[in-house]
Amino acid sequence: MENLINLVNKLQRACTALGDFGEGSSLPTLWDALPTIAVVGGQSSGKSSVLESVVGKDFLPRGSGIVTRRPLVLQLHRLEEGSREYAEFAHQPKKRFTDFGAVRKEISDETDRETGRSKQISSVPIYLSIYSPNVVNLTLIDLPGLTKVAVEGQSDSIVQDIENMVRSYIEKPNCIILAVSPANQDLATSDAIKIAREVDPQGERTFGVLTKIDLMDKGTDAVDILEGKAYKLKFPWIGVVNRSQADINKSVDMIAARRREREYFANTPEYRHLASKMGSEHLGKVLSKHLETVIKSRIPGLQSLINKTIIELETELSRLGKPIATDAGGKLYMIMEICRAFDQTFKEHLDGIRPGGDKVYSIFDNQLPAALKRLQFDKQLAMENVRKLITEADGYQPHLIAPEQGYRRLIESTLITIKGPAEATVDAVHGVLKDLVHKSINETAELKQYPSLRAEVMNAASESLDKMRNESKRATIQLVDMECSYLTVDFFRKLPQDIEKGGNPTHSIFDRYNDSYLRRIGSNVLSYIHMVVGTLRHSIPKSVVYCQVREAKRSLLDHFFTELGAKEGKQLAKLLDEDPAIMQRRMDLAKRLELYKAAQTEVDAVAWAK
Ligand SMILES: Nc1nc2c(ncn2[C@@H]2O[C@H](COP(=O)(O)OP(=O)(O)OP(=O)(O)O)[C@@H](O)[C@H]2O)c(=O)[nH]1
Repeated sequence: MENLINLVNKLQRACTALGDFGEGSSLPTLWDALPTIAVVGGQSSGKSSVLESVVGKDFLPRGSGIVTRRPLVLQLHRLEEGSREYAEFAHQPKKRFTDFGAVRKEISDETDRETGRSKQISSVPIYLSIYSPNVVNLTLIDLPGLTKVAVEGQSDSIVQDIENMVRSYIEKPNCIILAVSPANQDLATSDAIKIAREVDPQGERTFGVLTKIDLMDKGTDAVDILEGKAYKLKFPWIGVVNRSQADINKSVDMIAARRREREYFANTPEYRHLASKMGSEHLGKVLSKHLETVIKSRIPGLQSLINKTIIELETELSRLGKPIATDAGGKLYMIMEICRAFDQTFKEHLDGIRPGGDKVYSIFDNQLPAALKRLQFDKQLAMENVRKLITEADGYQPHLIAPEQGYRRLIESTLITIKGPAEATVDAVHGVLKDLVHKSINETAELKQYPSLRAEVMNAASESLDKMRNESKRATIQLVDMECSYLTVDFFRKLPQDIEKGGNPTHSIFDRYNDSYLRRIGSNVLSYIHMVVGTLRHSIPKSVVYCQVREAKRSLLDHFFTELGAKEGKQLAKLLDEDPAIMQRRMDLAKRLELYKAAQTEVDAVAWAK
């Protein structure tokens, strides 16, 4: 059974060490899922005294007015008989306190560090662990006392602030409420009972503790309450007699105080029959037992909460990506990895694993042929144009046999118009590649993390694509120029000659410009052009793929990588300038994940042992 409270103690310690204080943050909290016991009551009702009695040690700051000004999370760890007792604060993890007077001073100093020396309060808890053979395993939270009026030096809101702080602790369903009320005041006015009823109307998690029984007016007693006849709660009330202020001043030690308390209940006739169920030692045992029962019932829920949260944390962490390496080599490697991931995505688009690459083929299959068709060569080779170019080419000396020069000019001037569709094809493919770069950048999750790297990769890829476009234009235009610069001799040799067709070779010079002659020249040129266009329709896509698509797949970021190699650590760090909020979030998540994983191991071990 002890295991169970030990487990919760361990988990709470891990929570404290890893920054899970259960406060409202965007991270999941394990702390809130763990059962705790909070001590509430009016100011000077005896809360700290009850705590000290349960611990059996004198270690809490004392005085009149508001003393407890920050929540004190007190973990009690039982040691073997004969072990030396000591205390440790979470804010001074390496320091062991064996002098409990020094513990008291540190609580007081640590309170002041947070609130200043004013009488203000703070909701930031102080975490204290006490290891002793004289304690039971328990975690208790001492809270500032509820009050009705602000004293000098306090803001008017303090009354409400304290109430809100107390409520924030005790409203959690896992909180067991130790409601401390002084017996020398009317219970009907007890702040502790009032606020406990508010958050736990059925009294399922409220333990009533009656202090200052020894200070009740003569002739009055608390028997009705302690016997459960008045102010009945689900669990029986427990009466305690703590040290009076005079005892404290005289430094009456706790062992003596406990003995006196035992004697008080055993020897006071009204309470003698209740003696075995009264006193701080009994209170400690009851709480410990109750806590065990609660923890036992919560273990299955705790396990599923832990498992679920681990999945959630891991999912978010993987969404945020890996943390940035600290050294230059690690950074360079990381950038290269990210770039490679982008490059891979880009290739997948072109290779059909992802969509978009088919648009390139559509340009070759639809756009280019349509553009070539639109050139309307027959209009360019209309008779008038043929006549104009032939006569211009002949100059002062009309051609004798065949209009060689005229043919050349006609062919050249027609072929030159193919440059337009050729260039448009290059530009259209460039547009598709640019789109795919954009898409791939958006689809590379790692690039989302680093806006500067994303911009640089985008620029580098765009620059490369621009260069490839220029090279592709040069090569494609060259294809057209090549067609212009050398005509296929065979084609013309195979053309039927006038004479073979029964024409009259003795035409006069002027007959050589007649309509049917020119029309034939036009039609010869047109069929030659068609033959060339047929070739270019295939060679332009080949050139474009060679210069742009294939090159983009091979070396889109080559230049960027070369530049990257020359960069220093600082420049690389600039590229990985992740949003600081994300860095922080990743660190927080990792810490919380560590906590939950440790908790999983601990809880599973106890669950198996049960
Ligand atoms: N005689 C007697 N005095 C008690 C008893 N319980 C507490 N006192 C005295 O009441 C005063 C207040 O007790 P604390 O334990 O400091 O009360 P508290 O509720 O912790 O006070 P704050 O933290 O300031 O709200 C101290 O002087 C105690 O000695 C008791 O059972 N009998």
